[in-house]
Amino acid sequence: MTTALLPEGLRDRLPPQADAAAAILRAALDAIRAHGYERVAPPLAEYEESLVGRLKTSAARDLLRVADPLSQRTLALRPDITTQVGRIAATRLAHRPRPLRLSYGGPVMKLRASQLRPEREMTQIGAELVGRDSATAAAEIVALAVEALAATGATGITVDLTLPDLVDTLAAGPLPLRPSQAAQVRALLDAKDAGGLAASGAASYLPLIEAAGPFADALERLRAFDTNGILDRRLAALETIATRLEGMAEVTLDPTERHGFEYQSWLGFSLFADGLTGEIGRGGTYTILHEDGHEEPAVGFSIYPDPLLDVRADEQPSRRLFLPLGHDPDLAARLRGEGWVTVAALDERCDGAGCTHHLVAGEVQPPT
Ligand SMILES: N[C@@H](Cc1c[nH]c[nH+]1)C(=O)O
Repeated sequence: MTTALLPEGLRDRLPPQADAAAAILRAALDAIRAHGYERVAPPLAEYEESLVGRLKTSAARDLLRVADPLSQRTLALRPDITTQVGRIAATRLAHRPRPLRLSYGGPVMKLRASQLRPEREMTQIGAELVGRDSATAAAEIVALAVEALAATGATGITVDLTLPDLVDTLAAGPLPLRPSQAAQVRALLDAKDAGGLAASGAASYLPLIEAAGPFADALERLRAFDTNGILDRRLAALETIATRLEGMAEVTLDPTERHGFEYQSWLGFSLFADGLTGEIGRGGTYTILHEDGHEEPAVGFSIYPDPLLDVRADEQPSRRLFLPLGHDPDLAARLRGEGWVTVAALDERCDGAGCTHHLVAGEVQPPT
């Protein structure tokens, strides 16, 4: 065992990726802040029980735990900042008027890596709009997610909309299912397994598999399926969102996609961008549980920008100006103010520091 080894799924970020990570975080948070979202910064670890159960229908999760000798209790490293924002909104900021707009950005830790994402530590950046989950609120959040993602340098953004509680809604209404059957139907729809659906006596759900794809067509098919209008309000809300995104992003609809949606209620969405495998962000509506038992609607998004790091790092042209021994510090400060990165001489030459320009007799000179 060498001391240079890091545990599986954990890694150092080196130059230039670490700088690109900071630039991405700043760009996304600035975009979010400009829309009135105030930053919160919850801690990296909390008591295990306060990380789970704050959001309605959130599943018990596998958490990375640590025994805290001080409190003699188990702490867990946060896998998702949204649950912490829910806690803050329901406790310390419970007195603040609604809607409450909050943002966050920082590292999160997963117990296990997934095949698509071998990292266990990743950066999560997001915004939560607490106190509303209307179509207008959802449209604000989805559009903000696209804007924040674009600010990080992502291009060719696609938003895939989904209805996470669709099967529950239909099963409680026009297409009844036994409770044991509902879970199976959800899984079969998730896998787009038409044969399995028919075999399990849920053929009435088959048209949902077809109602996926580019937004306008998929919505039409979903409308045709919804003969008794039980989905009316949701479909109208989806339309509001899609209209808001015109000219900003491609919109697709996959009403039965549930993967990665754990506590989201009527709306979920995934974000994709050109040149990146898998989703780069996700969001939706959900319900915050307050101490006194009352429930509060909310909507938000999270982006996980790490896959963009390499793309961004390659793009950053670094202009580095070598300042010789005895240079004028005021002039150097002024040049930094103009955007130069300066490297002050420790020796006669800029060996190894990658200088692209030199300051000679008070003048910036191109490389010789
Ligand atoms: N935090 C969620 C996305 C989300 C934010 N707000 C609502 N949903 C996730 O990472 O999957």
